[in-house]
Amino acid sequence: MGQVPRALTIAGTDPSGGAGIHADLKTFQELCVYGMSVITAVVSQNTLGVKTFLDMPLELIESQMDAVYEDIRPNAVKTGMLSQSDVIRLVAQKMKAYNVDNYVMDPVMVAKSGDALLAETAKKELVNELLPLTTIVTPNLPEAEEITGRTIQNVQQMKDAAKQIVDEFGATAVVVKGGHLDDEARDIYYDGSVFDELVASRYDTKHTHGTGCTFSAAITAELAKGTPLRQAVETAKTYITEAIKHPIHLGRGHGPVNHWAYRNRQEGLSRA
Ligand SMILES: Nc1ncnc2c1ncn2[C@@H]1O[C@H](COP(=O)(O)OP(=O)(O)OP(=O)(O)O)[C@@H](O)[C@H]1O
Ligand SMILES: Cc1ncc(COP(=O)(O)O)c(N)n1
Repeated sequence: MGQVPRALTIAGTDPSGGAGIHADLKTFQELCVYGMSVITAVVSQNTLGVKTFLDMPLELIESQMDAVYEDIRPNAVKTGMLSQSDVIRLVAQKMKAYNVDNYVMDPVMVAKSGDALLAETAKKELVNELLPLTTIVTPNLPEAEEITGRTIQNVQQMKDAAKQIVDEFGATAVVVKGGHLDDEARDIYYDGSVFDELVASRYDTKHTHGTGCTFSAAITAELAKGTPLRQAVETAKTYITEAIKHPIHLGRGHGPVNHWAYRNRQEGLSRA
């Protein structure tokens, strides 16, 4: 067997297993990629919301990144919850020092429950320090509005925001996710030359905790395997659509998605 593809997630935790690091590692595993993690914050949360969280000391975040890079170099990296400005600056500095490529940014700002996971003052750092380093960034509509300062209510406005994020702010590519528009689950992909629409049925379900984490982790896993970017995004869309379509009905609030669903479909199995 050749070298196993490896992916790293830099993000916060979710003890209930639906979002953050936990969603990312489950996704990596299901897509046959060896998963590693750097924890930025320990978050006490479940399907009902966030109770509290504690940011990891900067030295510990730095030491975790060094521990990974000194030993097992990942083929692709994603960031999720980065919490505050000095974490963003540190991660940007380490990304440059380790010459990271295949970087997927999920610009996590607010949890589905409405709880803030990024300090208000840190939003400009995310755009200035990290966005130019990304291979692809995956904002949902409120995040794309924050990044661009635009109101986004339709597909044309999603395209305008996507263009600004790449052409002005320096991301290599973007997917503006339309999970918050209410007709279809329509996302806009733009890579500086080509616009594309990723369209799926929109399922009427409350089991959408960690959808953004899972989608960006699936792109990261595919990039780690060497899949071309456009195709990686396509696979990630299929993965998240299947994971939403076949809910596992856990939790009393916004339940987690089903990480078995994608492979069940590939293999014609029924694990859940
Ligand atoms: N109800 C749904 N049915 C089908 N697809 C959906 C649904 N909700 C979201 N999606 C898709 O899931 C992916 C993630 O989108 P979403 O906008 O929910 O991300 P997000 O808000 O960042 O998620 P989160 O904050 O929960 O991590 C997108 O491809 C989106 O189109
Ligand atoms: C650690 C962490 N990262 C990201 C999310 C966003 O996911 P959601 O919007 O589904 O709550 C979360 N809840 N927790």
